[in-house]
Amino acid sequence: MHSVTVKHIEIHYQKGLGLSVNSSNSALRARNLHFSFGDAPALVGVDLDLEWGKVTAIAGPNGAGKSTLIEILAGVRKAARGTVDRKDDVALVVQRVTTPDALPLTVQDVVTMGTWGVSSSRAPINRALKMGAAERKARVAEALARVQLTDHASSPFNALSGGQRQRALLAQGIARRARIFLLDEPAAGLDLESRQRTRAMLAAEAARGAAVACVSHDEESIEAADCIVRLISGRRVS
Ligand SMILES: Nc1ncnc2c1ncn2[C@@H]1O[C@H](COP(=O)(O)OP(=O)(O)OP(=O)(O)O)[C@@H](O)[C@H]1O
Repeated sequence: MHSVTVKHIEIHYQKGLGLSVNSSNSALRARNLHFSFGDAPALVGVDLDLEWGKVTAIAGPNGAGKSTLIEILAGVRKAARGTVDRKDDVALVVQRVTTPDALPLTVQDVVTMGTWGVSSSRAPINRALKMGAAERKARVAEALARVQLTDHASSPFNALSGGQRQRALLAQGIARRARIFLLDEPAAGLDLESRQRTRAMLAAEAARGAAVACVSHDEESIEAADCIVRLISGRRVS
């Protein structure tokens, strides 16, 4: 079978079956991604689709290119070659975030930033978020509740544990109504309970229809995902 992609419509030519037209279900579609740090290749020809309503685990040994891939999918790093087609706003949850001591932000402040709108010229969809104070407050309260941080709303962001910070950033995306969540989970520093909580929350966002990709290091999280992307030395092996 040959397939030709025209924007988001895939036209499949099947022997004996004539022509069938399917609209693509991918929330994000990456093709032939290449990236190098100097002469050292970090990604080599990676293809990947993230589906609405599914959690995709991105797995592989240290240095396999997982973080680099997540950054390129989110648009904060540009691939040397290849394309990324995103159908909605992306919420990126990076490893180990802190806020400057000179700018003490509460958890609520960090989540509220999600309602400020997307102004980056690199953002795929520049969706201005115009809303009144009441809606802003309601969205932040709802997002905090969904990640079980309501009781920490007034705490300094930097006083949270690593897992709680991840969840606060997740809440920032929820407040923004992002529908694609990309999470780069650190290899070390998160306890099992924290990982399980975050995993349950990502699964809940997928159940609401979001597309989720998560760098995962433990086999339990990897096996629990709907789809698995495995990288070795920058190449996708499964
Ligand atoms: N800023 C950088 N400068 C030079 N090389 C880098 C840089 N960041 C990553 N690399 C290299 O690129 C490759 C891919 O790194 P990346 O962080 O994407 O891997 P990873 O799979 O996320 O690893 P880990 O599981 O250890 O977080 C590795 O060989 C790494 O050493």
